[in-house]
Amino acid sequence: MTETILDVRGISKRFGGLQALSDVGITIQRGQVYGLIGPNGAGKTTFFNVITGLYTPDSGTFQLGGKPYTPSAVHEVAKAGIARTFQNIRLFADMTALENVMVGRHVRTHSGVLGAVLRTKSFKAEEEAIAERAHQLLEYVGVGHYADYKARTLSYGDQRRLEIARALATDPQLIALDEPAAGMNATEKMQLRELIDRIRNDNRTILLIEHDVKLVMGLCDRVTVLDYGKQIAEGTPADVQKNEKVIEAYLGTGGH
Ligand SMILES: Nc1ncnc2c1ncn2[C@@H]1O[C@H](COP(=O)(O)OP(=O)(O)OP(=O)(O)O)[C@@H](O)[C@H]1O
Repeated sequence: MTETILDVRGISKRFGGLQALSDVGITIQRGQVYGLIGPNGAGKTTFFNVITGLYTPDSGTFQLGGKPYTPSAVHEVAKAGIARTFQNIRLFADMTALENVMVGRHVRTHSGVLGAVLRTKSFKAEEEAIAERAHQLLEYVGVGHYADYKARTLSYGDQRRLEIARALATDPQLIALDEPAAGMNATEKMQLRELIDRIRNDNRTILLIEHDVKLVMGLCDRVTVLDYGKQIAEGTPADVQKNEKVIEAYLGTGGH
């Protein structure tokens, strides 16, 4: 049985004279890895930023987990159930790997500021539970042995895994990964692919922007292709790869 996690329709976004997105829509089912690809400047990041509350669209409607949803502030989006990573890694560089994941988890905690100040019993119990869950997530993404290392001392590949752990810590309905393979070598990419597969097999749902077309085609259940802000194709990787507009966008126009 299919269950729609994200249903986004009619998104348009203009920056001055530039129509960055024109009437773009996607539907993602639970357990899917959904890919968003397109040449440079096609509007992928803008679309991501609209869904995750960084940009306000000029038009469009959103449903998350069957409920209408308005992506406003980033924190609200995390609460509603979308977690994201960034093209340029955004970790707390001087906090440990464990602390970075614990921060993600705090979106779902209850004790509040007063509990933290008074260090109430329930606050301490909650902190312990958060730390334990954070440890599990570090193991899950494969950086458990770096729990006490500062985030900035980890390799690129490991920092990206750490970002994924932090995103998972919010217990999201949807995880949005913005170019997770950027700057990775072949081995790291292979490990990333295994990790994304594992996350999917654990019944999570993933939206992926990625420049590495091979990775996208190998991983995704469905793919949308943007070009100059327009959705030129949507379907399975096999269908999209054969689409003439897609071939032209990637090869024909030479260099945009
Ligand atoms: N905040 C902004 N203000 C003005 N123009 C913007 C802004 N963000 C994006 N754009 C423009 O919108 C268009 C789409 O950019 P976007 O970054 O979404 O593309 P992209 O597909 O993610 O590209 P890339 O693959 O290079 O990251 C580009 O022409 C870009 O210059």
